[in-house]
Amino acid sequence: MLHGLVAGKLMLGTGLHLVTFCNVMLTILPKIQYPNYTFFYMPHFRFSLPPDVVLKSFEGIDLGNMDKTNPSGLAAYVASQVESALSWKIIKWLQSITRLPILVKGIITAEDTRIAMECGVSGIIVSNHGGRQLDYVPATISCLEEVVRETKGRVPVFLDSGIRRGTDVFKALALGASGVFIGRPLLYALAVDGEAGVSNALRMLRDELEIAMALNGCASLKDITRNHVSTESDRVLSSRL
Ligand SMILES: Cc1cc2nc3c(=O)[nH]c(=O)nc-3n(C[C@H](O)[C@H](O)[C@H](O)COP(=O)(O)O)c2cc1C
Repeated sequence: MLHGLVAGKLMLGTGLHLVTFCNVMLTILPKIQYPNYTFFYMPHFRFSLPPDVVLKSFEGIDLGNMDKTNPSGLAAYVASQVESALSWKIIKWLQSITRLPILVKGIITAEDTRIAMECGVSGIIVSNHGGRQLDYVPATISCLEEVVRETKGRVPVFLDSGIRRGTDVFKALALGASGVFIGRPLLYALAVDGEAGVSNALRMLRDELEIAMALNGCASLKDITRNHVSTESDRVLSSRL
């Protein structure tokens, strides 16, 4: 899955989604630094699509026993790919086979944050997988602070799902994210204009973030603080005073 990660620097790269369990995705993200960009990439796995995969459709993709006569066949197929028997133990196993940093994706509560840190993860991605897995999951921006608070700064916390503008990036950074990932906007940009479309989308996000920073009096990312945003819980708390 192509990800753009925006934090101080614009970041673009691919993360390898290893396995999904309990709505949590394990992602390994090696990274290399360039002057203005940080790319996350997968040199060891050399991931590429099989040549016969036709991106415009599912033609060429082996969907196993998917019932093509059932309009919900794809949803059923995807559900069947989620391994419900997996548990947190898989992190220990992964750590035994790689020295690459392991991040868990799909964390939205303090409780799961605590368990993830006990398992020794290198970072956390607050995500609801773009709201595509389970209806009624909360917006990740509303879960971010709980997770950040629980980490006590010991591991970086990233956020994805619903980042659409530079102001969304600004809000996430203000609430303690080390960076954000971007999914569909970059896929759409890729579909519209290929590499140039993705560059353009990232440039727009960067410009919007810089404008939001300027209008908030922030000369650098370090100047973005919790005081720059007001949340629903702030309003509830202040109404009780
Ligand atoms: C076509 C597509 C396939 C995806 N597949 C997975 C997946 O297999 N596992 C997962 O954890 N997230 C998956 N995601 C979610 C993304 O990794 C990411 O969390 C999400 O797209 C971020 O939200 P956004 O699209 O609103 O930026 C998928 C997203 C899309 C659009």
